[in-house]
Amino acid sequence: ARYRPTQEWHLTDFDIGRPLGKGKFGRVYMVRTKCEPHYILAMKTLYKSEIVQSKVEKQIRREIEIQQNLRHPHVLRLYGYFHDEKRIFLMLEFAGKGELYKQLTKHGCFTEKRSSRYVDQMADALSYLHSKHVIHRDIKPENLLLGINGELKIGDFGWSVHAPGNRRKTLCGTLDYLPPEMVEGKEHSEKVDYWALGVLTYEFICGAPPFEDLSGYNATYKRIARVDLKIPPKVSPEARDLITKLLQYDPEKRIALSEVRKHPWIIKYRSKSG
Ligand SMILES: COc1ccc(C(=O)Nc2ccccc2)cc1NC(=O)CCSCc1cnc2[nH]ccc2c1
Repeated sequence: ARYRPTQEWHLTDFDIGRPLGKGKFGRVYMVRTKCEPHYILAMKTLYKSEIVQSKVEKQIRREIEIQQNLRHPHVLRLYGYFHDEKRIFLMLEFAGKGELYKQLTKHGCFTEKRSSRYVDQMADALSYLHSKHVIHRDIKPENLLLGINGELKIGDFGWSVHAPGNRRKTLCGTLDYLPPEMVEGKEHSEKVDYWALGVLTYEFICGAPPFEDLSGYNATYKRIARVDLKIPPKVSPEARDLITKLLQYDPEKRIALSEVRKHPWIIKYRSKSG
């Protein structure tokens, strides 16, 4: 049976805490329910005026529909939403250890053990999303959060679509994570997330994405289209093997997520507590 919120929420139900960040469409605050039990949430405020202007109201309705049915330990929850005359409020799970990219920036890069555990959790989350015919399409450190026990949570869904999609993604953001078939504007499938997982694995270990070319957009474009992959010697043979199997030009040749989770580099570091 569909989960039906037992009550309609309003802004007056919450104490507003510290700001958590500014998204493309609005602000996010840490909030707490006024009544017992005190739930801590992240409240994202979207301005209707901006949503209408950027013609994303259909997208956000579809997103909310999709996301209210998603439940997975490594996928940030959307508990519900409500609106007033000017704004839409998304009630999101609060990730206690914040944004993963801030940790990556602080440490420069992660150990192979930490990287391996994140990749395992990502593969688990992506398998779940794909089983619901959701392609994320925007896997990158900036969209990942960390729960209170350091567990990874895919945090943002600004661009997820129902498979198969080939709606042109406005290439406003970085190219670094896009696979050849997307930079070439071809039809793409959930295999785009396999490629992005390969880019993410490389970036966790090396501290920068594999096809980054600071001389600009076109240089990165060329390196992706040619799969111009140079893996530094510091990367272990097992990690190198997995990265190479994910960063395959032909989407059909990319290693399946179920195989990723059985790969020696993942098994080697899986926490004893399962
Ligand atoms: C399920 O998640 C989401 C679902 C939908 C949308 C969204 O905006 N959709 C959209 C908007 C407009 C047009 C079309 C679509 C965003 C998110 N998620 C986030 O925005 C993550 C960061 S906010 C949460 C959060 C939690 N925990 C933290 N801990 C520290 C910071 C922090 C920040």
